[in-house]
Amino acid sequence: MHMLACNTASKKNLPSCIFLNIIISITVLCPVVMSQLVVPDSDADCLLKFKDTLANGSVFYSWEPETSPCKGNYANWFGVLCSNYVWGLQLEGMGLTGTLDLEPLVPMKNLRTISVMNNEFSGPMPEIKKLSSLKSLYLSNNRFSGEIPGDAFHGMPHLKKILLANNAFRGTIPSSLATLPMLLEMRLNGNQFQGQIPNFQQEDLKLASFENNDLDGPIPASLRNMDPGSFAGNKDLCDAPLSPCSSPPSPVIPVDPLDPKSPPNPPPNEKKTGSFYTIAIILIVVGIILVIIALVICLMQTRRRRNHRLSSYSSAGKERVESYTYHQPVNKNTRPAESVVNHAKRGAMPDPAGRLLFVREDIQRFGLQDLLRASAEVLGSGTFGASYKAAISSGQTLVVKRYKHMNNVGRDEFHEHMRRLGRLNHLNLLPLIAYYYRKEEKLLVTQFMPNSSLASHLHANHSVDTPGLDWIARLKIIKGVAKGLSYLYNELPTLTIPHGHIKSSNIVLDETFEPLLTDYALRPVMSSEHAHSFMTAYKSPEYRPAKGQVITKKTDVWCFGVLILELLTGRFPENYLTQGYDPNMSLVTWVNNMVKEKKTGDVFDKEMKGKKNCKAEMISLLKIGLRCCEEEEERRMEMREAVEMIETLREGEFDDDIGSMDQRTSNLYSSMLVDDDDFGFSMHR
Ligand SMILES: Nc1ncnc2c1ncn2[C@@H]1O[C@H](COP(=O)(O)OP(=O)(O)OP(=O)(O)O)[C@@H](O)[C@H]1O
Repeated sequence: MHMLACNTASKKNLPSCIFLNIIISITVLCPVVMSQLVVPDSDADCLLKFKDTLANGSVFYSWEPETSPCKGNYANWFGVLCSNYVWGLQLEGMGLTGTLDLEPLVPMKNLRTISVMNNEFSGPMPEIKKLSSLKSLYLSNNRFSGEIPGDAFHGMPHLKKILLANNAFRGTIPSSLATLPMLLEMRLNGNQFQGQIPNFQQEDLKLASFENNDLDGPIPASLRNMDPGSFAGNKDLCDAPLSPCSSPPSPVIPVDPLDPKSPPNPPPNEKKTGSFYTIAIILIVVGIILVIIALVICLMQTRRRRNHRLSSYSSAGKERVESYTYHQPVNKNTRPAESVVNHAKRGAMPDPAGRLLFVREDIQRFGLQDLLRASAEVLGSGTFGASYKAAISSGQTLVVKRYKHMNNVGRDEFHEHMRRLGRLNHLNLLPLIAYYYRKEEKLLVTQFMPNSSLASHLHANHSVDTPGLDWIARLKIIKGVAKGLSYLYNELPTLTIPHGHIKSSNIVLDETFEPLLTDYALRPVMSSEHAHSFMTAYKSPEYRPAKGQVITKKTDVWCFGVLILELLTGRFPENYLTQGYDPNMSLVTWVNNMVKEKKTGDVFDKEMKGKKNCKAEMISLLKIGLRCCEEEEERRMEMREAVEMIETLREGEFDDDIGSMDQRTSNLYSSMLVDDDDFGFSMHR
């Protein structure tokens, strides 16, 4: 119509006519074109849609449309993992219920990890294969149920870790798992998977757990080097690493990941007639256990009623002190010489009306009042705040640490993180017992460890009564620390830095000199500025401005390496004190220089007794320490590798021949820094 208008226009008006036509065309066509263009959803849009699908998504109150999920590398929304963009979701232990629908997250092409462990999700396994960039998926400890389609993991080239443990999945193990090209770790334990294990083809598969399912048939050859415990508690699994199958095994059927309808493995075997007696025995045992449980519950209720009466008499109904099962009344006439409060600035006195929140069941309860009244001794004043030893009237000796800079997250998220820490359970982690929350300060309560810290043993003056740690004790300590770290790395895989504050004063020793890690996994709740200034992780080479000030899982490895060197040399690492990494002050530089100058023997702590016949193991540990302290992260060891190598160190007496050690371990120790020759002992003593 407009062109027609132009056709009739004079030649003089032609340019303005063309211009007019362009404008008109844009006006007419734009809405049509725009309506067909699909603008991709932003991370925030996707997450908000995802929140809407959750039955109790309202708990994510920080997820607000007018804010953004990330502030640079830090999360602005709770549970979001950021690196300028959202790369992960860590929604663990939040009491989330209902079904899990991951469809809204499909447009998030940078999403690498999703963890919803320790929730109450139910219903079928969420559809995940459209999330093709995913590297790890953690669904353990929920109530997911039903069969997983054979092709559930098809087309996921990057998936490395998949944790489905302790749900109620049944049917056969999905065949597409067996063909994931990058799979490193898979946990299927604690479900009701049936039938045969498919033929896993991944050569790099490091950890696979199948225990406590209903699996049967021969274990595929590709899994025969796995720990036998990984297959325990199944109906009828056989062949290596378990005992051989009695009858010739039916062949493991090859997998067809593209066929969702026909799972590759045959249905489970029919129940054997001979199992009648087994069932009868199980029923009797279950009956006995039920009777015992009922008796214990009765006993506990009686004691609770009695103690409740006692506690209400003692509190005189004035102060709100939590009533505790085993609370013993405090003698109010005895005024303790010093108390936790007296030691602290009075203005910062905890609100006695507040409550101590316990995160463990297996601990005798006490109240904040008990702590406030207890005679207390200052253990030290660290970078986070002061620690007090408090002996309460029930006989328990506790450590209360005051933290003033723990405001990285809001109240709910803080509580959730504390509960997560409370669930950790390992011989080499000092368990968090309880905590107290106030916006301005937090108290964390742990048990007192009688043998003080590794730092005090390495650096305090020694006497005849308290000689320096000998080699065997140091080896035991570093092995325990390694185990504790390995556990933290397994249990908190989504934390950027699972420990974050590894140093010798954060390793305390029990009566048998078993080490226990303290101050772990606090980075998520620690105020960023304070963390940057004071946590050891932030003093590593990669946190130099020139290196981009990044923190990664390998940063913990660096700190662990420094700890190993500190333990072997007895020298205090200046980096614990100075802010940022200063190579000139660094213990790492000193050790490296000594090794280069072929003075390796002079590196080891002169106060360390029991070195005789242990040189080979000491040198091996020194090498591990140096490889954990490689400046370049790419060359630095993985935590898992360091832990595995430390486990191979022997505690007994050995052959003193360094050459034989080098042969034995040459495949393990391929340090780029030093030749084995450089480790020739030059101790002249
Ligand atoms: N549960 C515990 N049992 C025995 N000693 C402890 C316990 N917790 C802490 N300590 C010791 O108390 C002292 C003070 O500890 P605190 O954690 O306050 O400071 P730090 O470890 O020196 O520094 P930071 O605050 O940076 O962690 C340290 O020597 C520490 O080893």
